[in-house]
Amino acid sequence: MLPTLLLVAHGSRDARFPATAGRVRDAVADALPGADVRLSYLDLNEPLVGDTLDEVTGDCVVVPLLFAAGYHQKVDLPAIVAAHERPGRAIMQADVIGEFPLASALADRLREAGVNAADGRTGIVLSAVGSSDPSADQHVRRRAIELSTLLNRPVEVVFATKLGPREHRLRSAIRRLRAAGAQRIAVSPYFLSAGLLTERVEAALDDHAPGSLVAGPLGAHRDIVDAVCHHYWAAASADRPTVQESATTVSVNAATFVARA
Ligand SMILES: C[C@@]1(CC(=O)O)c2cc3[nH]c(cc4nc(cc5[nH]c(cc(n2)[C@H]1CCC(=O)O)[C@@](C)(CC(=O)O)[C@@H]5CCC(=O)O)C(CC(=O)O)=C4CCC(=O)O)c(CCC(=O)O)c3CC(=O)O
Ligand SMILES: [Co+2]
Repeated sequence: MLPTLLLVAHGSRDARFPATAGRVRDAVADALPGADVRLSYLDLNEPLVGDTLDEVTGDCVVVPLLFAAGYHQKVDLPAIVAAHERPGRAIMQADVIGEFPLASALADRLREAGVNAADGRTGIVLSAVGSSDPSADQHVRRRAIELSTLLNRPVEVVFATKLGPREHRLRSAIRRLRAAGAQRIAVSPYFLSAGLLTERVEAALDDHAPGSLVAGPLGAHRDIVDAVCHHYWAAASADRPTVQESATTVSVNAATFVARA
């Protein structure tokens, strides 16, 4: 028996968030026939992670639909997982999906919004949530460097929870891009879904750089699905060696997955 795959998304008061997370779940379930794929939330939507862990009886791999290992991945989720450990079953918390290469998925979303590779006149702002954990913000800055390398143009980072007074961080990002020759600004949201925080960045952009392009969030991009599958197999195959039969199944499938990827 394959372990249950429990996706954990952040949650939002914005209805687009659970709708998007649901599409990700469906795409993952299509990619993993034979696995029980479920979706839960840390907050603000239902079911909550803890309630789903109460329902799941067998082994379970928890895959966080988060990009950076910040507070939620390091503190919040491990505490919930620990509170649900029972003798005879394993709950494995996988890496965040941001540990998988996602710069080209961001570039795809920009292309869909009308930014083409040859157009060097568009300056890119990578927007992300922002964390109290400096290593999470550092992760976002590394992603921006990858995107900048891929698109061969400068990429500035802004954090939605840290725009500053009168959004001065967004304004200085725009100023730097213009100084480097940008005639138009495009935002690349390093977000799973549209939500209150993407909205906040867009509202600020309307004030400070009207007419800018905004790419779609990553949502059910193929690379997000691949990231989930990859982390699921990695966590499942690091499982206890006592589950001999399922370990074999898992490694066969992992090989298949690698061959396909
Ligand atoms: C709007 C709001 C909720 C509301 O008030 O309704 C909201 C919404 C969302 N957060 C999301 C994700 C994350 N949020 C954090 C962290 C924090 N989030 C916080 C607040 C708020 N977050 C409210 C705004 C209050 C304000 O103005 O500041 C902080 C300040 C305090 C707190 O959470 O209490 C704390 C920062 C400091 C700290 O780290 O402590 C991390 C980072 C981490 O885990 O470390 C991630 C994972 C990022 C990743 O994936 O890496 C997503 C999903 C985004 C997506 O689509 O991907 C949404 C959905 C949406 O935007 O609607
Ligand atoms: Co938050």
